[in-house]
Amino acid sequence: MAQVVRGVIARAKGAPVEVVPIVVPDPGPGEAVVKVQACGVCHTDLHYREGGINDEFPFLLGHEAAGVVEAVGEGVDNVAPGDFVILNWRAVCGRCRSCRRGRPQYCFATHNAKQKMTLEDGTELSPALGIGAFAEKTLVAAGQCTKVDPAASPAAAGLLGCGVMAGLGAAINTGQVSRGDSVAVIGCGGVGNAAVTGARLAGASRIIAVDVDERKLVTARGLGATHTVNSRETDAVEAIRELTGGNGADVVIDAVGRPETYKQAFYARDLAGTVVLVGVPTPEMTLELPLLDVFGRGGALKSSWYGDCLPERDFPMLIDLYLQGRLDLDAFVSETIPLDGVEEAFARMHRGEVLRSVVVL
Ligand SMILES: NC(=O)c1ccc[n+]([C@@H]2O[C@H](COP(=O)([O-])OP(=O)(O)OC[C@H]3O[C@@H](n4cnc5c(N)ncnc54)[C@H](O)[C@@H]3O)[C@@H](O)[C@H]2O)c1
Ligand SMILES: [Zn+2]
Ligand SMILES: [Zn+2]
Repeated sequence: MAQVVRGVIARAKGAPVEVVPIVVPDPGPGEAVVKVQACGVCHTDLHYREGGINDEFPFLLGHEAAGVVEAVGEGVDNVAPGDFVILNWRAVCGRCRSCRRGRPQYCFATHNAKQKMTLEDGTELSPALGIGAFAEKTLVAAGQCTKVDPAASPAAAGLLGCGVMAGLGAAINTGQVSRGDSVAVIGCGGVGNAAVTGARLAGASRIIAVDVDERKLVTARGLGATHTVNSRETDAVEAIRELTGGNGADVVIDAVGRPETYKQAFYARDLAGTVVLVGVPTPEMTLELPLLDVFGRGGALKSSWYGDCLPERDFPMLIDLYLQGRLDLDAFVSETIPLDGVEEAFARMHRGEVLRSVVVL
């Protein structure tokens, strides 16, 4: 029987979010209903609310979540009711060219749940990344559920569902940071500070955190940054070059996603270094670079979707590190809030006061 629960929606582009009753159908074939326990507020939710990267409304927000599987549909064998799971962005096919190459973020046949959650009047909802987890329960494709150790706190585990995984993976998977590398991270919000953490886990010798907000730099130091640069006061490119013997960093991660920060990343890297773009630009942004400078620098220019993660490999491994005290996920939880606190959490994020506000149910 379909059930009615509370969920957080944006009715139209730019409208403040509202908590409303939503209808969650029983899981169909290949689907699961998950009782959400925690869901972090990511900057991408704000992009969605503002209609910056999507145009389907009403929009059910929230996509950085952990919870317990309540029910599964026909043919589901990867999870069962009672399992503690982290939700991931994509149920991938596992068979296409991208999947076979180990790049499921680019799967040609990803899918969300086929059925739709709705408002009580039957209006279909667009759930963020097919997740829509600012809700007491949500319907997802079973392939979006990855079982992890239930000893982890839901607020911490949920962070691996988006921002923290995106940042950790930008350093470890996409940037391939190696022992002894110098790494610079531009923009140290939830995602950037996770990249700082990833660089530390990978054994980087120098980790240079760059932000315009001193508070974020203090957090970065606590997470393993060896140097910090306030780019409101200091030229970031010069500072990074100076801190890397004049060469530039081996890996520079742009966790802001604006033309000016990307240019800083481009020029602050070693000639053979790697730039990783993980911040999400808006459609009107364009980039101008002298083509000769692109030619003259041999390294790689990469973008990182979801930290190039493989959920079944990375989520349980990172939860293990967390439970062993080697990965401080709790440091990213600035506050826990109720479902009706999302709009205020957006304002706090906008003012730079939090790394992550996490809705806990
Ligand atoms: N690629 C992915 O898979 C992925 C996943 C999640 C989020 N994101 C994106 O990552 C970006 C960061 O997300 P977040 O949740 O960490 O956001 P956030 O708002 O918490 O952090 C952004 C940080 O950038 C800093 N900043 C802003 N302008 C700057 C500048 N010019 N120079 C240096 N620092 C600057 C801010 O002070 C803040 O600390 C967003 O664009 C988000 O959409 C990408
Ligand atoms: Zn996100
Ligand atoms: Zn595929």
